[in-house]
Amino acid sequence: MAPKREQKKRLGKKHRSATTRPKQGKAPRTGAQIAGVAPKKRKEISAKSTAKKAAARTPKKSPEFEHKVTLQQNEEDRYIVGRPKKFRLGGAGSSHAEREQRELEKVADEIALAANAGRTPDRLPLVAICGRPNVGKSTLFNRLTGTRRSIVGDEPGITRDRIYGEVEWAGRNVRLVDTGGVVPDDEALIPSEIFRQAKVGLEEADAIIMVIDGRTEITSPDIELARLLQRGGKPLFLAVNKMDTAQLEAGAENFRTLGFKEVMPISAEHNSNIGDLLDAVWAALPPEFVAEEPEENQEGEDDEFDEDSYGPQSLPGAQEPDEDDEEAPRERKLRSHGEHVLRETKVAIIGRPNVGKSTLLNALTGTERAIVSPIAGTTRDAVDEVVERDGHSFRFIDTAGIRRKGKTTEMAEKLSVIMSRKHLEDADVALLIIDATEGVTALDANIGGYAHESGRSVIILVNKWDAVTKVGPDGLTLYDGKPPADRKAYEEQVRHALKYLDYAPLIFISALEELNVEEVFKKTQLVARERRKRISTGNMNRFLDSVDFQRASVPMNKRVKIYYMTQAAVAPPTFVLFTDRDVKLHFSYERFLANEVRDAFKFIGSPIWFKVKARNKKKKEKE
Ligand SMILES: Nc1nc2c(ncn2[C@@H]2O[C@H](COP(=O)(O)OP(=O)(O)OP(=O)(O)O)[C@@H](O)[C@H]2O)c(=O)[nH]1
Ligand SMILES: Nc1nc2c(ncn2[C@@H]2O[C@H](COP(=O)(O)OP(=O)(O)OP(=O)(O)O)[C@@H](O)[C@H]2O)c(=O)[nH]1
Repeated sequence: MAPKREQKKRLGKKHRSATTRPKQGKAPRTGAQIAGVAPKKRKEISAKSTAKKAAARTPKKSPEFEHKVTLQQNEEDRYIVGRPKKFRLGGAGSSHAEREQRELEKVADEIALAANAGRTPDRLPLVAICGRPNVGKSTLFNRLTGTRRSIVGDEPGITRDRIYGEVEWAGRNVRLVDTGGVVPDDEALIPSEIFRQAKVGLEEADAIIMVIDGRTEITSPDIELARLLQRGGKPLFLAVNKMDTAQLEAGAENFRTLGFKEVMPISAEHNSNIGDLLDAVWAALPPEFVAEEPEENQEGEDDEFDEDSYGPQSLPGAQEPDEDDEEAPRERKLRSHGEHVLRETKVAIIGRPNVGKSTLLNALTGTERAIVSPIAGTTRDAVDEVVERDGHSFRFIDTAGIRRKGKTTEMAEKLSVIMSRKHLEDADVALLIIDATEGVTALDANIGGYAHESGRSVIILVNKWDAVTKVGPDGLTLYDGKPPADRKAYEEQVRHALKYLDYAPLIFISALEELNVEEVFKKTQLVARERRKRISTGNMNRFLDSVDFQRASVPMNKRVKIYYMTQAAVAPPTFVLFTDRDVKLHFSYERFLANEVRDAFKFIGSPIWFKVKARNKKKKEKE
C-alpha cells in the first residue's frame, strides 16, 4: 500500500463536489443514530432508514423496466433488493434475437440472484469496474491502485482476465476488480464473453463503475451492458472517461440517456475527477461496511452504561481490534495490491484410518471441472492440492499426509489423530469422514471433538454409503443379506453420537463411486462463507430484544442479564456479551443463546463462540 499522502496526490482532487464529500474520520452512526428512542420506535426507525438507503441505491424507473423495492427477509440477513420486471430488448422476434434475449435474461437473473445472496461484510467492500473494451478500464484501475498490473494498450480486449487490487480513500480501503474485456466476435452484438466476465466480477461486487468512452458515440453494447447492470440492483456509477478537458466534460451529460443516476466525467489518464468518483462510490456502499468501522479515540471514553444507547459508538470496548480473528492476516495478504486472487478455502480431510480419506481426495481432485495444482503447504514437507472450480479455490491441506499410510493398526490410529489435529490448524473447513459400514466409533467422536473445539467449520461426510445401500439381486437386501440402511435413521444415530456437531451439515457420499461429491464442493463453499459472516451490532441488538430468555432452562442463579451483544470476530463468529456480572456463561445458557443466534442468522457449519464482559469491568480496572 502506498503511503497515504502519495496516494492522495496520485488520485488528485480536481472538481471536488461538496455533495459527495465524505465525512472524514467518523462513520455514520447507524446504531447510535437511533439512541435515546424507545425500543419499539427504534425498530421502526431502523427499518425505515435501511429501506430509504436501499431506495436511494436502486436505479430510477425507466420505460423499459421498473424496480420494486421490497424488504426481504433473507435466510442469512435482512436485505433490500430490487426486483426487476422482465423487459424485452428491441429487435426481438427473429430467432437469433430471441436467443440473445434469453441469454441476456438468464445472466441478468443470475446477477439479480447474486445481489440478493448472503453477504460477508467481514471483507472489504468490493467495487467492480466494467465496460466494453478499450474504454479505459485498466487505466482507471491503475490510477486507483497505483499499480501497473493491469495492462493498458490501444488494442481492444487487452485485459484478458479479472484483476484485483486495493485502494485507500478517505481513510478506508476498498477492493477493486477490473472485470476485463475481450475482443468481440461481432461488433453488432454484445460479446457474450463480456457478460461472462462481468457476471463473475459483479456477483461479488458491492458497487459497480461502468466505464464508457466519452469521445465516442453510445454503442449498442454500451446500452445493453447498462441495462444488464441496472437489473442487478447494486449501486451503479457511469464514469464517462477520456474527458480530458473542461470543455469535453460538459458532453458527459449526453450519456444520461443510458439511465444512470450517477454520471461522472473523468479522465483516468489525466487524473481528473477521480476523487469525486470515489467519494460517490464510497457514499453508496451498503451500510454494513460503514457500521462496522471502528470508532477512533474510543478507548477511555465514557464508560457509563446508557440503556438507550445502542450500537458500537456507545459501547466501550465493543469495537476492539479482532484479536481472535485468525483469518485476518491471511485475508489481508490476499488483498495486497493488484494481486490476482481467487477466494480460497482451506479444507482439511480428517478421520480415522480406512474411512476413505484418500479415495475422497482423489474424487474431489479428479472431477472434470477441477483444475488441480500441487502447492507447497505450510509445514516443511507438506504438499497442498489446490482445486479451482467456478471461480473459487479449494486448498486441500497436506495431501501427502492424507495419502500417507500408517504401519500397524494402533500406530495408524494414533497417527490419524495427530494428522487430523495438524490439518485442522491450517483449515477453514474440516471434512470429517465417517465410515458408513462401521458407524461412529469412539475414535471418530474423538476426532470430531477436536474439530469442534478448533473453531473450524465442519461438514460430516458419511462415506461408503454405496456399501450399505446397494441391494443385491433380490432387490431388497444387500449382497450379504442385511437390510439396506435407512437414511433418516442413520442420520439420527450419527447426530446422536456427535451431538456437539449439531451445526455441521451431513452428507451421505460414496467417494469410490463419486456419489454426491459435487455436493461436498457446494457445502464447503457455503460453510466457508457462513463462518465469515458478520452481523451488524444494530441487527444483533434487535435480535437480543426478540429473545425470550424465560425459555432457557437454566437455574435462576446461573442467569446473567445481557445488556447488549456485538460480533467481535469472524471465523468462527464470536460474540461479546455485555452482562451485569463477570461470570462464565453457564453451559446450557450458552447453548440456548447459540441456538437462538443460529435460528436468526444461521452460521451454517460453524461453531459460535461467546465471550462475556461485565459492563463495568473497565471502570473497576481503572480504580
Ligand atoms: N485521452 C485519454 N485516453 C485514455 C484515457 N484513459 C484511457 N485512455 C486510453 O484508452 C486506451 C485504452 O485504455 P485501457 O485502459 O487499456 O482500456 P480497457 O478498457 O482496459 O481495455 P480492454 O483491456 O480492452 O478491456 C489506451 O490507449 C489508453 O491510453 C483518458 O482518460 N484519456
Ligand atoms: N464401498 C466403498 N469403499 C470405499 C469408499 N471409499 C473408500 N473405500 C475403500 O475403503 C478403503 C480405504 O480407503 P482409503 O481412501 O485408503 O482410506 P483412508 O482414510 O485414506 O485410509 P488411511 O490412509 O489408512 O487413513 C479402500 O479399500 C477404498 O477402496 C466408498 O465410498 N465406498
